[in-house]
Amino acid sequence: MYVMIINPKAGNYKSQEVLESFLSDYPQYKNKCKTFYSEYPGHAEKLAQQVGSFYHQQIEMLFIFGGDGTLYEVMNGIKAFPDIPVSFVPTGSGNDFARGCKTPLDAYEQLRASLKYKGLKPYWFGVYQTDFKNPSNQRLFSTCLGFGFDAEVAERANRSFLKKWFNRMRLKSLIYVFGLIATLFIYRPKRLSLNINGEKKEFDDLWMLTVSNHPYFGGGMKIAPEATINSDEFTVTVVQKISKWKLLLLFSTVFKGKHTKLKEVHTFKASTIELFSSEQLTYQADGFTGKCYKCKVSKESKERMVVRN
Ligand SMILES: Nc1ncnc2c1ncn2[C@@H]1O[C@H](COP(=O)(O)OP(=O)(O)OP(=O)(O)O)[C@@H](O)[C@H]1O
Repeated sequence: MYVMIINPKAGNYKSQEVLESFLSDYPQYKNKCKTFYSEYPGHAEKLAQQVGSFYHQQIEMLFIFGGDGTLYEVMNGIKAFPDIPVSFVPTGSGNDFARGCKTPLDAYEQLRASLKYKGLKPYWFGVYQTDFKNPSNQRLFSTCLGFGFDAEVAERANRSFLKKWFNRMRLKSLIYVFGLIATLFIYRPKRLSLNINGEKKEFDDLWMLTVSNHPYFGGGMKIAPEATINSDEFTVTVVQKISKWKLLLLFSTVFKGKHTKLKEVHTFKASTIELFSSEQLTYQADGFTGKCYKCKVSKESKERMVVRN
């Protein structure tokens, strides 16, 4: 059985069109597919939890129609079911997971190729925990976990009253430009203590720190150009002691991954990271934002099978 969890509103309402056109071209799949539609933010996670509990032994492949936000919700919904194979059908606006996995950015093509060739390979999701006392508070992330500037940009963009308007005008990326400029004026650099693979390090005048599972974040920005999909190491990118104008330059070079040449940008590999801050810190996981004072990050111990190259 193929299960499809579909965000009908992702990427300007593309999901339904893709599914209908696929099933009309390949009607032999109609009876093998069970479809579930998310109705509000957070619903895809609940649907995935229910689907996992009822059907996990019968699922040949779980198709996730949406963007990175929908993927984040569904993966957290099936956290307890690592054996469910997953295909991400990129109908969102950013679709960084598809870029990182080098799968088609064309949703129809990804759906067709996944059903025809399967192409399942292991993928190691990241796990983060902001409340150390409560292990059930662990969450998965697929692409990137970011602290500081990028997280504040995402938070400002997500809660802006202009978001709906920009989305309606199909100008979603402009809301992030708005968030970036507003944050540039307001942001105060942070001081963080890190425990990296057991070794302590202090970072001051910190603008952002990202923990990457593959090169992309924020809709095609190559924040960690050297990151590879692997079982035990993240690529960590730190931006420190940088002027506001140079930070703008960074955001214009990051699409090609050239920002790592700037002296204010450092990268390193790490398998476990613990992060502490004396002031409340904004973070973003695959675009979802939250607040914390500390965070533990590691790779999920068991790999999951996903369609990727
Ligand atoms: N029926 C719905 N109505 C409104 N929002 C929804 C619905 N279903 C899911 N959502 C929310 O839509 C948001 C955006 O989805 P998603 O991130 O998948 O698409 P996107 O923003 O177009 O793509 P990307 O994240 O790749 O840029 C998610 O936060 C999700 O919670």
